[in-house]
Amino acid sequence: MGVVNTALSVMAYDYPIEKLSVYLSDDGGSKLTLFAFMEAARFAAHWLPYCRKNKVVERCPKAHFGSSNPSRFPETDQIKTMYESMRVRVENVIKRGSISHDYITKQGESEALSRWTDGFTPQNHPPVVQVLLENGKDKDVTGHGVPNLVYISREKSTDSPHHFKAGALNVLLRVSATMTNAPVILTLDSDMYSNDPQTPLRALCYLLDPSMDPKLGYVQFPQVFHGINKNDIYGGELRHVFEVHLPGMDGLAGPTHAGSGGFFWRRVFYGCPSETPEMNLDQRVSHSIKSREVLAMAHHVAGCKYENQTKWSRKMGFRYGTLVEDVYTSCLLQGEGWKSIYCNPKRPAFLGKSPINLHDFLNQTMRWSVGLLEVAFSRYSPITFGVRSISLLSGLCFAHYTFWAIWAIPVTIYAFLPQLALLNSASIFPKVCPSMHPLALYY
Ligand SMILES: O=c1ccn([C@@H]2O[C@H](COP(=O)(O)OP(=O)(O)O[C@H]3O[C@H](CO)[C@@H](O)[C@H](O)[C@H]3O)[C@@H](O)[C@H]2O)c(=O)[nH]1
Ligand SMILES: [Mn+2]
Repeated sequence: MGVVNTALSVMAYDYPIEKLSVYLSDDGGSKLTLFAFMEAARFAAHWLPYCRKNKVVERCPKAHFGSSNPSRFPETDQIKTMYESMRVRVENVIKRGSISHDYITKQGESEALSRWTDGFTPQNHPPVVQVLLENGKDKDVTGHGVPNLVYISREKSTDSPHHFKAGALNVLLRVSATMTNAPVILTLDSDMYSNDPQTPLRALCYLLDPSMDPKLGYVQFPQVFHGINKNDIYGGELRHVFEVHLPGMDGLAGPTHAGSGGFFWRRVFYGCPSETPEMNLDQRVSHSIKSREVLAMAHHVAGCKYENQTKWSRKMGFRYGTLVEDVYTSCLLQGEGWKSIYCNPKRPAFLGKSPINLHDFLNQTMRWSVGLLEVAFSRYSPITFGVRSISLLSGLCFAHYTFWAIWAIPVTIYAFLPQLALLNSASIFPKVCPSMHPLALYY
């Protein structure tokens, strides 16, 4: 249900509905996720007008109904009942692992779910692109339009590398280009949701400001986490990153992308600022996104062999070769001349989850450490390539991240050595004599 809430929170943005499209990438390739999104599409027809009419601030249904100080409007109980029955249906299906026939109400739905044949596994399956809501055709319960909602499960094959999240993001970039090709893209993780319906307008204030540097490529919002342990013993809030490092980088060429909460000009993924023409803001794809040719093209670009012998990942899209595609890609984008801006409004734009138990924390730390070291020792290491292509200071900022894992060595020594020295009555620091005052101050 988490990702359903993520999608609903951004579908309900205060933004012209005909310009808004939500693309969901399901790397697990599960028909249960598609089913959850069929339910979400039905619920959106009630949820979007409810939010619009009542100017709801919390547009993530779970946060809205679960708030300790919930706002109440005449329809609140009715919408809450609908949300709860959707939740129960989705959770029942997940518990059972199969979708009972009573839950399928539309003809197209069983057809879409029939794509999960016997040989369909998360590691080996054809691409699935399913349009769940189409702007201009589907309407909410008040007759008002709805944003496009598209489910994508890219093709997977055991003999083609999938490149983790970067691979998924590149498929999203291409499928959205064939269907709607909007000039601005927001990346959002499935464990985050929008906490402020005005966020796109905030980002556009920067992206469309004519006084801004034309090389401005993206606006990054911080990740703010909710539901963290009271004392945050694992440091999951990452305050040093979002309150110190990123504002600091903002004074240079701009912050790194944080994987989620970044509004990008689509053109940054097609080359350096001088190579890519300004986006035509009125650019629209004229065909229906459900038309046979558009769907055929969307399936084609979601194929796992599509990128072979193309510039994808080398010159285009998110870059492969590391588990931390966000730091790597943004370092290379800045190397191409793109700039970024940090936007940290008082009301967090996005709220997300961070590990709250040792197992998840170690898992994430391991993944980040390996990913960052992959960048640190790559051909495009910020310490060699970054300092030359961006600037000395920006390169060092990226290097600070990429060598992050190595900090574990001095920190561990510092955690144990003084105590061991005390227990053994050994002295580890030199005795201070008057001539060593500056050194003593340093210690
Ligand atoms: O093979 C993969 C792996 C992950 N994801 C998605 O990537 C997102 C982030 O994954 P998560 O498990 O939440 O990882 P975190 O460690 O919490 O992610 C942080 O670190 C990642 C690597 O730097 C960034 O991409 C994320 O945005 C950032 O929140 C989720 O939406 C996943 O669905 C994929 O689509 N395919
Ligand atoms: Mn996460």
